[in-house]
Amino acid sequence: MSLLHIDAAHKRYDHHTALHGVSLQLQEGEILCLLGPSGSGKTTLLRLVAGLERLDGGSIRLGQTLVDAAGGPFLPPEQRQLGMVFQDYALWPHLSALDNVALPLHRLGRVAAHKQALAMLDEVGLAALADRHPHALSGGQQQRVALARALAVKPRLLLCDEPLSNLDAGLREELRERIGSVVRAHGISALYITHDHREALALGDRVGVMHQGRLQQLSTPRELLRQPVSDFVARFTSAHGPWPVTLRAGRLQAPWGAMDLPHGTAARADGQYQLYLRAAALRLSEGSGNEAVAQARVLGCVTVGEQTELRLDLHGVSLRLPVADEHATAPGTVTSIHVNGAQALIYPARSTEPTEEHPA
Ligand SMILES: Nc1ncnc2c1ncn2[C@@H]1O[C@H](COP(=O)(O)OP(=O)(O)OP(=O)(O)O)[C@@H](O)[C@H]1O
Repeated sequence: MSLLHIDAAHKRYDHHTALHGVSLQLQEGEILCLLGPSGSGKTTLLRLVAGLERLDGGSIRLGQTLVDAAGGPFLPPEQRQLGMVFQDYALWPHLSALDNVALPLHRLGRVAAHKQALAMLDEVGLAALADRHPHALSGGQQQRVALARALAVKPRLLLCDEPLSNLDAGLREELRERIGSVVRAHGISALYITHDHREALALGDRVGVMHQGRLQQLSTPRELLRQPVSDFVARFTSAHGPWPVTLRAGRLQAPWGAMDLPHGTAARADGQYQLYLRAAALRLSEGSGNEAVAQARVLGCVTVGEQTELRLDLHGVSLRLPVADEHATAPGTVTSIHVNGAQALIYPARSTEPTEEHPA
């Protein structure tokens, strides 16, 4: 059943349109991540769901309740049964972690509120630090308190606005897993905003990609990786490219040679296209195979954590390719790369006009 139903949400600020008719539904128990670059309208959409902004067009329903419709009813934020977690934690500095979590539970009475708050802090792994004040907690610990506070009221829907972006990489991954497991354990639905596609793909049951106030794609992480609907979505989810290619009689002519069109590609007219490839479609050539072989120049070799990566120039596109340690190669070397054409992502050739995303 759909818990959140956004229909043609439209929002203007002065002369700027932040949302151009965004529609989506979020199911009970689903974690839906909204991904997009800065300014794409993610926070605006979340604030509309929260009731912190009003729609200029369209409608928002929570369950059966119409909570906002342009010129129609409006349910204030405190009546929407939502939990919220923001980037900046927003804890009360003069209260302990326990009191921060217990505050929204005050109707239960002090003893019961503290009992429930402590249980929630335990779930996020912070019961031992319940008496600490925010200034004596790390960023990650403060965010766990904020998560406990948001979940303590048993919201119908949890709204998260870039909750991990102030934390360093290792902690982000740990806390992202914690958020996922606690939210799923409670069967709570969540709308989770991020500009980090890895975070969205790892956490979301579905991921929506926003661009310039529009929802470009809403699909499972797997579909998003396999079939990005546009070159923007491909690029924003880290596909490499673009390479100019020509399609003629069902064969693609790439800078390194001819390739078959991937199976299942919709029929396309002969002409110019742009090609993108995920890292998984590329591997160092070991001398055999049916795939196209391209020559790449090694620009450098870096170690990222435990992984060795070659920085390559592949026909004008620089990219990083994870390799086994023994394939670490000196800059300037030319190396052969197998290109798995079955995973090629193809889009109409771009115009050369500058765009907002690619200024001249
Ligand atoms: N209160 C406001 N007044 C005027 N313009 C606004 C206001 N809030 C947002 N905007 C504009 O609306 C557009 C969408 O902003 P929004 O904050 O929703 O984007 P976002 O995708 O969440 O970006 P970020 O990741 O940087 O937070 C932007 O162009 C922004 O400048």
